[in-house]
Amino acid sequence: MAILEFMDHLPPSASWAIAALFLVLWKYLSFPTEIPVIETRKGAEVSYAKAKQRFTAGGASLIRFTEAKFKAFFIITDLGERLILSGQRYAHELRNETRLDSGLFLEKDLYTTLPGFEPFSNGRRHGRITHDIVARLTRTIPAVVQPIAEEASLSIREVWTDEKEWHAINIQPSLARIIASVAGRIYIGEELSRNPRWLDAILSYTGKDVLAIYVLKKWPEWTIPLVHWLLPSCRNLRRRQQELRQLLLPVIAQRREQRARQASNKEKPQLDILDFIEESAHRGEAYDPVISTIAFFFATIPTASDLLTKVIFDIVSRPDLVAELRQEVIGAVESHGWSRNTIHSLKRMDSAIKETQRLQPVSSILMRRLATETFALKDGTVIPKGKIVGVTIHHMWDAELYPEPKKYDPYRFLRMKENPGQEHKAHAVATSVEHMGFGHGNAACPGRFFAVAAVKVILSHILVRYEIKSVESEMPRTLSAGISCIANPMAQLMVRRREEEIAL
Ligand code: HEM
Repeated sequence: MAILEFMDHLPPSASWAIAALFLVLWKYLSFPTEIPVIETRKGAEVSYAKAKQRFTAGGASLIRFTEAKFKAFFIITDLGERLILSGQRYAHELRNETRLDSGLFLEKDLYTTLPGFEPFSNGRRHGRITHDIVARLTRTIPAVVQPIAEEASLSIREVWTDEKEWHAINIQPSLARIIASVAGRIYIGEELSRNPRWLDAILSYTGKDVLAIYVLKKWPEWTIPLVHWLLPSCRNLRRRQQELRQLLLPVIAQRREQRARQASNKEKPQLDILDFIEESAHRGEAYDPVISTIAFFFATIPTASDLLTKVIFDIVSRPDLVAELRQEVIGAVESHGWSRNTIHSLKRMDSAIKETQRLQPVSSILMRRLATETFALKDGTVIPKGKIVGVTIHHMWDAELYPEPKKYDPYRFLRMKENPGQEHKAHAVATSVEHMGFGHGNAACPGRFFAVAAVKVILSHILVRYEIKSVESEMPRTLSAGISCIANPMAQLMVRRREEEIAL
């Protein structure tokens, strides 16, 4: 206030000079000079509104182009400011950096402290608890392959039908529905996971309702604590969460009674996510079982349906590949039924999944974290406290790492498994600097083991039970927005039921 009064008494030219000095100082203080700042505003644009729109349309190429010049740079993306670091140079160094926090990144980026938005934290608001729970989920995989297969079989039949004539389906939403059922069976039990009201609500919440985040992004940060109460998309999100709460709470209450009974009868039931959340939380941290449960669906449905859609689009126009993958499934199921060994035996499929993820990861910036303190990297690059850091994945398309990098080569990773020293990196669930499809380091996706197992079982059913082909007037298979690249929910494929060689 005093400064403004003081400036009132200065001649206009002096006021302008002081204002300009403040601007320069602000820029200097908020971005350390070592790291270049890429200006995305054009001409006389004062705000970043138009620059953000341009970033949504062409941000991924801009980042790639800029990375060729600078290994670290600040840029305003459609989702806000980011400190972009070149993956090839920094991913290894940053992988276990404790001064970079993925939970705080989600809190800032996905508004996970606002009511309605909490589950977008991937469960990270409970810190390591999430990792403990997902680790327990991973340990149950051998026991749940059979239930995954049963649920996949049921839900695929429901969604893709037994129709023997060719018919068009919207592939991504149909797979999201199948994954919601499969994950639901394993996470919360079949009673609720087959309830159509639950399915509709969880698919909306993790699908179209999420767009509330992008609506909020258009508002200046300081207005968000108020506008989120008023915007229809945010109100809808809160309502949907309430609906999910009403459906989940009775199941949680029933579950508590059931487990108490089973404990007194010394029974050992197959535990699920509801049990794991309950047990982890009893170790001390305050928690909301509904938000934690929904968080697991949010982490699973959009991501796994996106990956599976991209895989199917990649294989559909290659009949030989489809036939080979189908044969692999038949051989594996004949030998092992539905078991952990079946999942391990699907080596060609494993390679094809990894190749799709190499070419079409969910985002071209991963390892997104918020710096909790200012610190310097080995080469002296200073990461300032409070900034959001993201690491590029463009080296996954680099000829030095992958010959003919743009080519979809489904058996690339199968061959890599034969190279001594490389085999551990070649599995779909492996993370490395060279393949960051599931992120890399201490905050890499802990759910990848379950996700890959579920994707393999669902794809196996699809291959053996259906023929698939492209539609005539094809839509773009993916949609790009800024740094994200997702399967187009409007894109279609033709499917028809075939006579399966083996009962699944
Ligand atoms: C195909 C399916 C999936 C894909 C493609 C995927 C992808 C990812 C990626 C790329 C990250 C790291 C983000 C970054 O580095 O910026 C991540 C983090 C995470 N994922 Fe997944 N995910 C999948 C399935 C799952 C499932 C099934 C679960 C849980 C059951 C899960 C739980 C998580 C959690 C909790 C994190 C945050 C880890 C942390 O911040 O410490 N994900 N996921």
